[in-house]
Amino acid sequence: MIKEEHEMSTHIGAQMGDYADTVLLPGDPLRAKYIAENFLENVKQVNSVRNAFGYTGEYKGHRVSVQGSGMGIPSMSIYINELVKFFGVKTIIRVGSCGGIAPDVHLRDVILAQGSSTDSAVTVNTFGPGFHYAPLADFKLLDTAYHAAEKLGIDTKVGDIFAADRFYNDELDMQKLRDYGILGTEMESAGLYLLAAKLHFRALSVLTVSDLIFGEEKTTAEEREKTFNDMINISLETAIAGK
Ligand SMILES: O=P(O)(O)O[C@H]1O[C@H](CO)[C@@H](O)[C@H]1O
Ligand SMILES: O=c1cc[nH]c(=O)[nH]1
Repeated sequence: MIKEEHEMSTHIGAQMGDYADTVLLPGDPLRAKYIAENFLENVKQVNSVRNAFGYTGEYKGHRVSVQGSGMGIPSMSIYINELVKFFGVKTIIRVGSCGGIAPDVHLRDVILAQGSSTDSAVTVNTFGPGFHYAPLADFKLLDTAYHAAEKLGIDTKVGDIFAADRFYNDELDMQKLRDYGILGTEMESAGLYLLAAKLHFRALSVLTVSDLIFGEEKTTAEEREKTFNDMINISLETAIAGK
């Protein structure tokens, strides 16, 4: 599966071996920088193409990478394809922000996305009309993250989330998603889980609620970059579990 060495990765300017087996994948490249600078040791920057920062370092003595993926499934899919095909990445844990939808989801809660519904065309374009693929997290990763959070004393919500094709969409019936138990909304997880199935890597989305779809409360851009430490701790503990 890994590409020949002479074939260049288009959007990642790294060398073979620069990435660890496990990559944390925030949308925001500045969150990648924050994680590398505050949670990893012996850090090396491995990508700066398009300012989509990527780093590899150590967490508790184990190699872990973190890579910014940009916003939405199309941008994220570019980084995932290259991480898996050119750099042999085996596990991807998305660390993202999301809008809270369910009534019992509060600002700064952590959600483990067991599955991801979507209005993106990626699943239909993959399977053709009439078949609606259900993108799911890797169960072992989900189970590990759930128990890592418990051990850290962090409450998590586990369930279905909605990966939206558009951030700004006033045509969507969010109340219906709430009625059907969707926990929150972001813009990548369905594409991440679909690609995990296609390319045979393990995937999980760990999300922090940055705003409420049915409320006024929201975090600032700086908080979205820097204050999601619960999600980061859970994801790093999951990344090294069993190693
Ligand atoms: O905080 P990140 O990981 O970028 O995730 C969420 O934030 C962006 C929208 O503001 C989208 O990428 C959405 O999925
Ligand atoms: O995609 C996103 C991310 C955060 N909040 C939202 O409402 N949507």
